[in-house]
Amino acid sequence: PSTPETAVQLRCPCGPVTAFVPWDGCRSGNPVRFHSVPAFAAATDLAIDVPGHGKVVVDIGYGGTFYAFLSAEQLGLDVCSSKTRDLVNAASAVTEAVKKQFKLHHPESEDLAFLYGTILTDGKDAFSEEPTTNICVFADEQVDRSPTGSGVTARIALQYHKGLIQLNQTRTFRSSTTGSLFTGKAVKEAKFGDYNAVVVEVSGEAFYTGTATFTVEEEDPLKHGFFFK
Ligand SMILES: O=C(O)[C@H]1NCC[C@@H]1O
Repeated sequence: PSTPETAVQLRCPCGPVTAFVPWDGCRSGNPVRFHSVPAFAAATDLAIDVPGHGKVVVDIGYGGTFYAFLSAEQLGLDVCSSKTRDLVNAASAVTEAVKKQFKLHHPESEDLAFLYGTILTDGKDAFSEEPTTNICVFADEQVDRSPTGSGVTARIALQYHKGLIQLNQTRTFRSSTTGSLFTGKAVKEAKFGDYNAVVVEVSGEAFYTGTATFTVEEEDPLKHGFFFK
């Protein structure tokens, strides 16, 4: 490791992600930050018919994976005070509807061209020093405990695309589930396929929760891993 900060390269499903961890020679510190693959607005102001909820307007952003974004208010909910079950049900209905009504395209890999979830927001996309709150409902109705790294990345890309935030302007994002905070900022413009994209820096606190040791036994026939296609 190098001081005062060590770069850690992560191989993620979306591509390379670089995390930067403060390191004083003895201990790692906070905040940690990461740069993911270029993020972009895939669609804005898209009208979607959500069974049981009627017409809503969503944005679709990519921040290493695709999310639909809309204010919880459009679904008659409040991202801070509504029951989590209600937020999850409504977000999942949006995810299902968007999957049926909008075809996603990823510049490099059709395997990544799927909607991972829906992020309900407090609607506060215009720049402010105040945090904006969101809840991310992803995969099989899982709820993120954090403001969501890939979600904040995608949300900043959408805000940048809409002219609501400038390069290197920092916005704070709050998880409605735990209250935990991330900051995000677009640090540079980039191209991703045909998309005008941005590299986004997400920053937050990280803590060790465990260590793992991997062991390779000589007689293990799959010790080098395997590739299944
Ligand atoms: O923060 C993230 O990007 C991850 N957490 C939930 C959804 C993603 O997998």
